[in-house]
Amino acid sequence: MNPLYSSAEIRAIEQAAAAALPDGALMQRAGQAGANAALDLLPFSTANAKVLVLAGPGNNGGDALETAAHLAYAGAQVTILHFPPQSERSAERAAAMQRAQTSDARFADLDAAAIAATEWTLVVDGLFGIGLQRPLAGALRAVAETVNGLKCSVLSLDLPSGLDADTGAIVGPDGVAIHATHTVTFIGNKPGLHTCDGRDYAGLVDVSRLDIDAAHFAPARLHLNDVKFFSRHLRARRHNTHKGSYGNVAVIGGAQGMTGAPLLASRTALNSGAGRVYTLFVEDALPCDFGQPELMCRTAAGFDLEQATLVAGPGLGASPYASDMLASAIASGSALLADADALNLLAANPRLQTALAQRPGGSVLTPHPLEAARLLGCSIAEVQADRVGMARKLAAKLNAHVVLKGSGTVIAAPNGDAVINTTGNPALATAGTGDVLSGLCGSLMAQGWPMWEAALAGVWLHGMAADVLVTEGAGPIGLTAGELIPAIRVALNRMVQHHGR
Ligand SMILES: NC(=O)C1=CN([C@@H]2O[C@H](COP(=O)(O)OP(=O)(O)OC[C@H]3O[C@@H](n4cnc5c(N)ncnc54)[C@H](O)[C@@H]3O)[C@@H](O)[C@H]2O)[C@@H](O)CC1
Ligand SMILES: [K+]
Repeated sequence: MNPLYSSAEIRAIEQAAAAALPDGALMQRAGQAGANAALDLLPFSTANAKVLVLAGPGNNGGDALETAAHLAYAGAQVTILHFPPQSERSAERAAAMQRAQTSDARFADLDAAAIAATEWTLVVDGLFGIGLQRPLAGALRAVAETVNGLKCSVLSLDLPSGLDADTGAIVGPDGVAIHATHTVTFIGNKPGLHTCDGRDYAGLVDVSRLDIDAAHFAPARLHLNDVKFFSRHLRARRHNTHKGSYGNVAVIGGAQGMTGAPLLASRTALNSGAGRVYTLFVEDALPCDFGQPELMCRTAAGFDLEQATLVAGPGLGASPYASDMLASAIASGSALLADADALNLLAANPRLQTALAQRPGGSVLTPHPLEAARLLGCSIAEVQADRVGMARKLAAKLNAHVVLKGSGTVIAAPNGDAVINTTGNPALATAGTGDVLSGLCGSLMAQGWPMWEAALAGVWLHGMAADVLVTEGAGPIGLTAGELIPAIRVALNRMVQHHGR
């Protein structure tokens, strides 16, 4: 189910597979897969296609040379810009070079201006794959920047050159990466294509396993999110039920000037199926949410925290009373999700962290990178440089299911299992969308979903709602968090219709 492999795991699979195959078989298969992916992007009359193939100094360059030879045999006008290895390379790369040299592909020493002056149909990027060790510099950087200015399709082999396969960060400092429209990745899918800068740079990702025997693939601890991971909790509703059957949610927040945040979370919880929703205010309570009068607005003081799933944090503020409320929520026996200001209060108070980590049932945390950085005592840049690793670290540290938000949201469990989400788009980069996510996950938990599945389904639905709204033209520019709520309701009901029992 959508496994993702680190580059170390890919190399181990490759070594085991290569041992049982003739020399160069995997590079030849990669070249064939690269050519097939390229042909899909070329017009039917291949002879009119001008293809620029960038071949780097390592085995990724070998894949590119194989691809170039296939495309030339298929009749395309192929130009190869070759960056020769600094030292002796593998026999398979030498064989790929020979095949390219004996094909009709033309080797040319093009500079940036010459590349920009030609109208290419397609660029094939085989500069670097999983062996990239430092930022692109000099002529390589100039080529990447020029290619990024072209209008044509760009197919990256294995991964966009310049990107870290494990983290999705552009290798820096001050690095550049090829901005691909398509990526065909070899042996197994890679986390770096799906989080951090990966989603922007990889384009459409296709996986070619190079016909490697399934026995060589060890079980993965990291996957792409998939409805299959949580679909068994999508249950059709029974007639003979009532509001008590679908759980209570209490959102704890609403300091002065921040009443919108708990209302967004509460409205989402209600519209995604929770039976009763309480909005608890740490300062003066609103008499009612006139836009959603079904919500029960109360002051937090005196509320019995044992009677609801708790969503603590939206607009909670940083007062000592807010901190006391969070401590009570942590001490309660109720399921707990902590977001926003609750995460900042936690970051500032090691005792609260210890209490959270000792909760018998654990908890769910939904930090954005800055909140995660505060909790981990590091910088945002350090979080973004290894989103999966940092989400896992935080999950282990606080014994919590961590939802690290951002492009390619990472969901990590305390045991190290992790998932990267595939839905969502930049429309979500606006105020209040985090409150909507926390209310949604809390609502699913109140309806009996385990925390892990509630987090997976929550981020999936939240992103899907944004994707649908953008398709309809309501974003990405100017979408508001509140608009997500009815779209989430539709997406959830559709999923229950398709998958529910
Ligand atoms: N090992 C495998 O699993 C397989 C690898 N294949 C391809 O081979 C790739 C990995 O090959 P390599 O390990 O040779 O790695 P790469 O081809 O990614 O590049 C490594 C080479 O580039 C140099 N280098 C790294 N960063 C540089 C920079 N910024 N500027 C200049 N030179 C730099 C290194 O010194 C080394 O010579 C994969 O991504 C894939 O495309 C495929 O042929 C199929 C099998
Ligand atoms: K590449």
